[in-house]
Amino acid sequence: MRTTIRDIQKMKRDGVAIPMITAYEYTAAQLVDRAGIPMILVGDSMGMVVHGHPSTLPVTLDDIVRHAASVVRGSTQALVVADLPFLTYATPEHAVAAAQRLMQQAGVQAVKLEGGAPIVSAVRRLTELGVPVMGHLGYTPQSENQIGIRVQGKQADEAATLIADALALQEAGAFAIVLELVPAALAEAVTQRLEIPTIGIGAGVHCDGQVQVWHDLLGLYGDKSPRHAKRYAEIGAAIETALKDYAGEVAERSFPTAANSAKMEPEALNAALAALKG
Ligand SMILES: Nc1nc(=O)c2c([nH]1)NC[C@@H]1CN(c3ccc(C(=O)N[C@@H](CCC(=O)O)C(=O)O)cc3)CN21
Ligand SMILES: CC(C)C(=O)C(=O)O
Ligand SMILES: [Mg+2]
Repeated sequence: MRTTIRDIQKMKRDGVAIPMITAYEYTAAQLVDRAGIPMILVGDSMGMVVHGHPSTLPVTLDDIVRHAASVVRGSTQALVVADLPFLTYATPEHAVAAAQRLMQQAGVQAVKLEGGAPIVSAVRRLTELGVPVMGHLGYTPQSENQIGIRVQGKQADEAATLIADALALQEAGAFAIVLELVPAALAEAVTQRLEIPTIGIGAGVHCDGQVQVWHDLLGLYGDKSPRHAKRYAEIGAAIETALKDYAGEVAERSFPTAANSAKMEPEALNAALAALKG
């Protein structure tokens, strides 16, 4: 059975921290399940870490649907949440149309939308129609052309707006909220005031859960990973070593060996060659 939004909310009530990780394809999703991580985000960060764009803005609904379908095929345990891409939820009707594709064509269990007051009506409509919604406040990368890349909520007025937005999203039906690049003390205050879980990224240890980007956590994004990320492995370096070993063995003709090759009876080959000569 897959994790449900009720399971995730129970983790907050029970004081059990909630780990979440992005994944963008089938084999990655299989590994997330095997690690027992209960929630996957098919993030629009794919635009940057998978497709090489400088931001999340070029990511399309087609991109997310295709990758999310792959993730759903690879997992049987995790709750799969997909980002709604930039400008696909300008009205509640647009949000419903985008969520319909993600739920029916990709099979995700929930969607995530960035922002506060301006998207509350979309969150309410989706929730009314049976679509679980995750909010996303603080640094919202789809707005980077307005807000830049910086910690959000350091000033009293910004902090007050963030708290009000979090309460409004909860009231509109959001089942959880990502807090990105928010001072730890503010994230803690929001977490205490909400019944629904907060999932932090660059928001301190007192959120109910944490989310990280696959490539950052595994050392696959080089020195481009943000400061809030921690590398738990150097998979990029391990891949580079393996690729160099492979290329070296091809160069010196030590790969493939007989064990990697198919055999045939010499008589059969001789007969074929003799037949060619006529
Ligand atoms: N690889 C990757 N990791 C992420 O966490 C991530 C993405 N991509 N793409 C989508 C958003 C964008 N995010 C980002 C992107 C850049 C910074 C960044 O440049 N941070 C600064 C510190 C900013 C500050 O503290 O004010 C840094 O120096 O790392 C942070 C979050 C988080 N998300
Ligand atoms: C950084 C997380 C929260 C995200 O939205 C993404 O990966 O797109
Ligand atoms: Mg995102």
